[in-house]
Amino acid sequence: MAEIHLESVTKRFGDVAAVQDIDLVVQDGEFVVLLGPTGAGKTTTLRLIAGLEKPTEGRVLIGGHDAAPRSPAERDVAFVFQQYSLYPHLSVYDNLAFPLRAPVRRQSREDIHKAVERVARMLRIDHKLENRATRLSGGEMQRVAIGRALVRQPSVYLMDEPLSSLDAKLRSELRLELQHIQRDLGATMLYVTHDQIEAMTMATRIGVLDHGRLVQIGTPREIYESPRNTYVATRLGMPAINLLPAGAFAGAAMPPGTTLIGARTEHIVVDRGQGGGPRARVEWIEHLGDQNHLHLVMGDHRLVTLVGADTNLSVGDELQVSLRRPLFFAADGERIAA
Ligand SMILES: Nc1ncnc2c1ncn2[C@@H]1O[C@H](COP(=O)(O)OP(=O)(O)OP(=O)(O)O)[C@@H](O)[C@H]1O
Repeated sequence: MAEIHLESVTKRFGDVAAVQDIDLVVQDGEFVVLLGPTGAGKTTTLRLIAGLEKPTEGRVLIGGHDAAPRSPAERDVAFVFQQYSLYPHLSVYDNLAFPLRAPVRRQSREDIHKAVERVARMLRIDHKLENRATRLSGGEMQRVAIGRALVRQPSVYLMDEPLSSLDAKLRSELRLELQHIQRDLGATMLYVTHDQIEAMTMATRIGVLDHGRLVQIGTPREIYESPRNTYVATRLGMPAINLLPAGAFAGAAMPPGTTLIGARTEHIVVDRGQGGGPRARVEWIEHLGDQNHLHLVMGDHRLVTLVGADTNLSVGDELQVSLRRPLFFAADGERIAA
């Protein structure tokens, strides 16, 4: 496996800067997830590494070597796309074996067989090896597409929302499997998603993209607990972080320059007390099974927090709201350390 290094990389399409001055190192064996909304530049970043696009400025290095002179095939990367791209006329076995049969690889039939069986077992498609690729469910096809990347041992794996076309149950199963596989193989993985659960659960580090810029990179915990600005803060957390004007908590201690308070569930304490804090009314309780989303109206503001499934609160109840170590942001959206 190899390290990926983006050195001041910019990619422009006409007037659009899809990627802007990105510096990023994905270390050997690391699982980095790029998180960002549609149009943030995630796919373009992967395509630049794969050699499917050329940087307008900057350099891509793979394994310490400038990748520019190398064609996509020579870069030795495995790319899994959002939509499975299988050979429909081939069996699952042949689809999986395909990347190993390139003449340059000179692999024996026996080695190919072993590798295909191993990956098929890993992805639990070993009972479908003789099926035509078209005779599979969407989830099985995507497993084959992932298997085709895993069957060989490239320098790096690039995955572009590989689970987004799957249903929730399969997505959570494959999320776990991909994590185990990545660890077992010691693979260098750059994985793109806009799904915060995938990012939180799988990443060694998360890179947050906004309009082509890498706004922050850090462990899931760093990104969640110490977001650099409100944009990063709103990427992670369910329910989403509440951003309230500082005035809503007049009298509470906050650092100078605070304009917005960021309150996640764990920062919010609600009770039926009659203390001096701001009061809120329960507007709506959203039942999610094991817990409830509590929607509150506090003066002109709304906030959402979590309460247990066994809550005895009802719509219309009046509560006192207080904060416990929330996040603070300045007028430009940057976080201010408490
Ligand atoms: N070949 C292209 N020609 C022109 N503009 C492009 C091209 N490829 C991407 N873009 C633009 O670059 C920006 C980033 O696109 P990119 O596909 O990298 O975003 P993304 O974060 O992967 O989005 P999504 O989550 O929707 O896949 C967008 O504004 C997009 O329209």
